[in-house]
Amino acid sequence: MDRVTSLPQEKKLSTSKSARAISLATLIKVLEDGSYSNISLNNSFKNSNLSVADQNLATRIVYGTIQYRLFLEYQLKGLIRTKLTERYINPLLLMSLYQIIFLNKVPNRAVLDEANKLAKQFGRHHSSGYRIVNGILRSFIRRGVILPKENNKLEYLSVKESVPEWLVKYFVKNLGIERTQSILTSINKPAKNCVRISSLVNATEVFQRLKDEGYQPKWSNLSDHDVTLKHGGIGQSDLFKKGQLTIQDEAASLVVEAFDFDKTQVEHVLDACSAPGGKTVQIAENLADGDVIALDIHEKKLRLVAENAKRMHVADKIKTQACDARKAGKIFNKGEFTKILVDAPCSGLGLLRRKPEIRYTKSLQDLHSLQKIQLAILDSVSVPLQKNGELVYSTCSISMEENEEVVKKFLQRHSQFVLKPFKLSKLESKTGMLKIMPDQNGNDGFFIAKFKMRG
Ligand SMILES: C[S@@+](CC[C@H](N)C(=O)[O-])C[C@H]1O[C@@H](n2cnc3c(N)ncnc32)[C@H](O)[C@@H]1O
Repeated sequence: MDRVTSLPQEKKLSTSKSARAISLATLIKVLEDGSYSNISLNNSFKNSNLSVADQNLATRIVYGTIQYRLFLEYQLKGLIRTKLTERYINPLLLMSLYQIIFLNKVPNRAVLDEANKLAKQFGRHHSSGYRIVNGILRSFIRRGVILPKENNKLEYLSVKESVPEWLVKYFVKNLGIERTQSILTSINKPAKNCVRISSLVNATEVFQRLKDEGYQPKWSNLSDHDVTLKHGGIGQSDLFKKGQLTIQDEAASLVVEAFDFDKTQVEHVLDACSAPGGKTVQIAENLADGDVIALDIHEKKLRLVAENAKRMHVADKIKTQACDARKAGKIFNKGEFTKILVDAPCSGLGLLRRKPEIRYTKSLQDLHSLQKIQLAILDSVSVPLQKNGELVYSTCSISMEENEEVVKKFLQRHSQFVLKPFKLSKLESKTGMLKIMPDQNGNDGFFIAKFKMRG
């Protein structure tokens, strides 16, 4: 292994103590109990009175530690000489290492002091855990960052970019080493703050308001309706609450653009996997006359679709229905829908930047099992689509198994369907398939395929 001298560093930080206690409590839940980071963190915030600056710090520490978990665990190599019996120790070591390595505004002394206090707070009565933590962190500071030898490319990239080796190998096999490097570097950069402006409002006026309110908006390179913002917090704004815009990644908002809505006809659309409703709402905005039936297998999640529909002023066009989309062929009549969207359940490999734990929770086997579900949904929804109707299939994954292979197998099984080229507001696909990679424009990775049923 090699010692490393410089790594990317973060700027501007608060030094709150309670922010760190909340970070540790959340990381114990996520790393030791397998809870979701966003849910655990939001619950911790609800039960605290942290300032916005401290919430930002806790968020940075929790997400950063999870994102770099594999890299940080590697840093502990050779430093642990005793069995760590208390469950808080590993998360505390990882979050302290994250701060030492990536948060250069926080002096090492402060990280050590805080770790000491947290060890006493979270450790058992009379435990000597704080000495173990202190010793390991001091040894790390003396030794510095290490990485595997560069000649073992897969292991080197896996540790450096903190992505499991199977996934690095998978990307290298499918995309080559250079593209893999580019993707891995890009997914460790912060995700963009993107919003889609409703088609029912004046986009220029909304853009001006975003400017006036200090969001420093920029029009998207991918879509006419999307804007990237300099910072977050738009969810608390009046523009959001009043349904003038919604939070949606640029790549995600391209999916609905792939449909050719007929403003002269009544459209009856099925959104087969709809929650939380980002695309359902977007479809409804495009209907001059007609409705959307929004399905989801999880009844509870349909409440989010209904809330989104109400906020975005399209509730009158949307009906929700709890249903497994694999049964759509039996529930709905043959030829009932003019358009169908399958925004399928997927591995989320296109969201590695935005969702830090995805990289550690998915496996190669998942790509194959998800493919079966995706094909079963497509098979079933092919029944209620009318002749000449459009079927759009999308995922937020960049794997071949969930995308190109699904398209190929679907076409082999359904000779009445063909791929249809499509034009979006700023892009086009001549083949009927479009893959947006996460390193292209700093957006989420997405796949879109458009089929037409022959007349
Ligand atoms: C990628 S998300 C959809 C995102 C949504 N289209 C949007 O734009 O907000 C996939 C959704 O499919 C749902 N789902 C998973 N399996 C399903 C099935 N067999 N039938 C219907 N919905 C399913 C999940 O609960 C999840 O809400």
